[in-house]
Amino acid sequence: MLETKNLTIRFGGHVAVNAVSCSFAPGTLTAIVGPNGAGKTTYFNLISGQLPATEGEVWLDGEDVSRLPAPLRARRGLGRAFQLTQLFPHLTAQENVRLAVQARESGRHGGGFDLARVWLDRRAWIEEAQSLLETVRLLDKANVLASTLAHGDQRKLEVALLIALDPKVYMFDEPTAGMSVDEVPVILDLVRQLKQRRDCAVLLVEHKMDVVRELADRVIVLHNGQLAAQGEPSAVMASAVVQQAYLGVVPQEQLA
Ligand SMILES: Nc1ncnc2c1ncn2[C@@H]1O[C@H](COP(=O)(O)OP(=O)(O)OP(=O)(O)O)[C@@H](O)[C@H]1O
Repeated sequence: MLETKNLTIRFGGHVAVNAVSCSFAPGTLTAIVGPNGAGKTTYFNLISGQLPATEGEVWLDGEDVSRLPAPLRARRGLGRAFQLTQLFPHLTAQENVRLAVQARESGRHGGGFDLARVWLDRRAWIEEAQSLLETVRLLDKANVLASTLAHGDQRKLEVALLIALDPKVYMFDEPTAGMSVDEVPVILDLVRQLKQRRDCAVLLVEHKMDVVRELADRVIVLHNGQLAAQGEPSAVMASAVVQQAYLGVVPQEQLA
């Protein structure tokens, strides 16, 4: 269970995320929506530790992780989809995924370096990496350098890396942005599969409302950094606050 309590960040006089308290249960996919500049990505950055909160807390499975740097939060199970800058551009797609598998296993075995174990486990890591590349439809690009993959393929690789780390919380920030129409279903299928699992929570920042309607169990709306609404997708989308704040529709009573 992930929970933010009163989570806040100020940039000078601007409050980008303002006292957001929210919890995210395993087995639930929560979509985070809101207009441009509402604070969605900043909220993600505060949860994953990329930005330090001015006030408030982030709790994961009963532990206050607010003061932990991003890598330690990742190790606790907060899985943020990688940015390209976090991939190894001069390694192949398979080598990148293999390193993520290896990092996960090393974390599980206490992080020590055991040469015999590395040798023995190497084949299994490669097989798992190949299988993950197949899952994200990248097997035919296994030996291509990450830096030379097309944009859509790089995003698939990011998802493969995230799955390899087996986090408790999956955080996707517009996972299909910039993808071609035929690539989008692959990523959405993967998100759909994760949603089926009962042991992880999925957080999805998404602008495409049809995707939100189809995938989300719950929607939270950020507006000017504040939690403006939350609840079941159809109810939240129909609410006046969302129609006005997000979709730009002025409610009927205000038109009268
Ligand atoms: N490092 C920073 N320094 C100063 N202001 C920032 C910083 N990061 C974000 N902001 C500001 O915080 C506000 C929220 O930005 P954020 O990117 O979180 O919005 P968003 O909801 O993700 O928008 P979009 O949908 O366009 O991606 C914006 O006004 C932005 O300019």
